[in-house]
Amino acid sequence: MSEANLLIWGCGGMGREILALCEVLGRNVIGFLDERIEMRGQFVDNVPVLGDIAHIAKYRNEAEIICSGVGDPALKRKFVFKTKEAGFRFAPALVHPSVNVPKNSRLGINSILCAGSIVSINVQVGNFVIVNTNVTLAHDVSVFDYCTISPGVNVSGHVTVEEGVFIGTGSAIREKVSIGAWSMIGGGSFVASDVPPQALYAGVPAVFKKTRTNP
Ligand SMILES: CC(=O)SCCNC(=O)CCNC(=O)[C@H](O)C(C)(C)COP(=O)(O)OP(=O)(O)OC[C@H]1O[C@@H](n2cnc3c(N)ncnc32)[C@H](O)[C@@H]1OP(=O)(O)O
Repeated sequence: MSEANLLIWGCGGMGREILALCEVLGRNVIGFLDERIEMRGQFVDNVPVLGDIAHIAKYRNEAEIICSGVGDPALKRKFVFKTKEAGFRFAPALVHPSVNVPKNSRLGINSILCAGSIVSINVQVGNFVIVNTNVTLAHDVSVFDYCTISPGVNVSGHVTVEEGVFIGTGSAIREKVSIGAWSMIGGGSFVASDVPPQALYAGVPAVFKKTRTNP
């Protein structure tokens, strides 16, 4: 049986990178989804922007949806709710051919592993997670749903990244540290100790900068 056609939420940088990944994987993308009225009917990288979820009802039985086409974890979650409510199927994980996922590591639905990333042993990645280019996930790391890990991040052994965390480009996380749900780590940071939920930490070493509002 041939694989389902795909639709991608978000036609910005991340959505377009996922489109390129789909091309590498030989998956057919029939359109982008975008809530912005002005985007409907436009073409991005030669792929049509079909509009919001209400505009694509005819594809319900034919297509699977990728909600990870945006980096913002809260926006991803919003797209997941809309997709579920409309009765669409989610696409499985998409893994660049350069990435090896060991047998005892797990990758949830709709998660994206971009080129050059390294997944070590006993790594658990939830659903709707973006692992961008050249990220290292060391042994025994857990990454929960909706997280976004930006390019060049190094996550050390036994680290836990709770739901909805965003880690900025080039950051490094010390072993055994836990990052609380819906927190954000600024780019280029070194996280040396636990981060509470809903906090912005940044710097070397990363320190508390401010509280983040409820997602
Ligand atoms: C393929 C791709 O393009 S993927 C894109 C990946 N994107 C990224 O990695 C971007 C990461 N973004 C950042 O690091 C940004 O600086 C953000 C999101 C953390 C800024 O968040 P904002 O809410 O706008 O915070 P704001 O700019 O007000 O900064 C708050 C404080 O944190 C500090 N801060 C912000 N970012 C950083 C950082 N990366 N390192 C150190 N300190 C930082 C600011 O100096 C400020 O400090 P102060 O209060 O002591 O003066």
